[in-house]
Amino acid sequence: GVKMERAAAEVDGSVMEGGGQILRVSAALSCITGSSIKITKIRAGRSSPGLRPQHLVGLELVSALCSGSLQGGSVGSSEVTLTPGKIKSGNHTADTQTAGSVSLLLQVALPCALFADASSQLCLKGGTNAEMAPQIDYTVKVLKPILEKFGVHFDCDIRMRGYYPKGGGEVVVTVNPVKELSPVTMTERGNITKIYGRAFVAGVLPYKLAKDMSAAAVRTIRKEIKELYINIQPLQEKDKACGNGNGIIIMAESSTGCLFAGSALGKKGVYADKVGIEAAEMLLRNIRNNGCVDEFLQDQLIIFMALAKGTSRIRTGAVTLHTQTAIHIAEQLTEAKFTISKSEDELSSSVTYIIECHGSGASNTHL
Ligand SMILES: Nc1ncnc2c1ncn2[C@@H]1O[C@H](COP(=O)(O)OP(=O)(O)OP(=O)(O)O)[C@@H](O)[C@H]1O
Repeated sequence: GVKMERAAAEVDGSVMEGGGQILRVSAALSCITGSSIKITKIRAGRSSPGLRPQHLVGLELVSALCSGSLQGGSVGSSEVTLTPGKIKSGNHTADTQTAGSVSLLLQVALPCALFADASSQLCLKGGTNAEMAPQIDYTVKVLKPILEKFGVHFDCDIRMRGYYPKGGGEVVVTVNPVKELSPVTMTERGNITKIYGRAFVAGVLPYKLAKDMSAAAVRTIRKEIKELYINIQPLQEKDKACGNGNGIIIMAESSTGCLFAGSALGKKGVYADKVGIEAAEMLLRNIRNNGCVDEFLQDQLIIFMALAKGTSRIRTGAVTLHTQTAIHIAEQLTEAKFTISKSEDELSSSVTYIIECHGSGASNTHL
């Protein structure tokens, strides 16, 4: 007989932020909920609309992870349909072929692999420290410890670093499945107790750049935070790096276990000092806003809040458009309900927000 397919839920890829993140959140949720989705007007908000190679590779990875089928998946495409099947554990490989970010491949694949019947090894190739994406060090040092609060456990082996424009990086991520995710509360900022980081050069670039980025970042942070020892290690990447690159990431820890970061990458014609200052200012801005997460972690946690069983609460600074977009998609594709409330603290005259989520309580039927 003819199998009647339920009509795919339609996701408008042009809403709000209108970028690649809509694809990742909706594809991962389709995979986990087992419901087909059709994404239209892909990246209509961007100057080069449609699927870029790295987005396509991410969608293909998810489709492979869930034994699904992907229709309309070609570079430039403005519409795709994903029909998911059973989530498969084991080995999966994805290669952006460029400096397209491995962290963003993980962003779409990780939630899916959590709902497999056994552990997964994801071999992800591309840029490890790329623009407009989390540096892999962010994923390991900031995202990973916070995700552990949700019950998410993964291991990331950085085999090779890769930078713009060549890419060539490789990470192998081992993901353990979960029965369900726990809700998380992060509402107490506490005091900043530790600031540390790394400033790197790779390839033909001189070590002095690493030292200059580090020194400029330390000077910038010192102006505002005087009482802490700041250790930003200058590093020369040797064998485990492909091509030329330089950059910096600085992390801050609070007494209550919050983590924040500021980061930047070198570009042709930009002084190392400026790269260091940019990262330091990003970190300071995120510390000053008195939230429990930085401006990037905010949007990256939304899908986990939406899947968790129970109520999560996270204090943030200004809610980003990326976060609002992820919430919009999560509410469309799951039973999760989010509310954002403003909280004014008269003493510090700072305004923060609490993002509260009654999660959908996704349960792994394979465990
Ligand atoms: N400096 C940074 N540190 C940590 N995370 C970052 C940083 N910059 C960007 N991100 C994260 O990377 C993701 C970028 O998503 P976004 O949709 O903007 O990019 P994209 O997939 O490259 O698509 P598009 O090309 O359409 O913008 C977000 O989750 C954001 O939080």
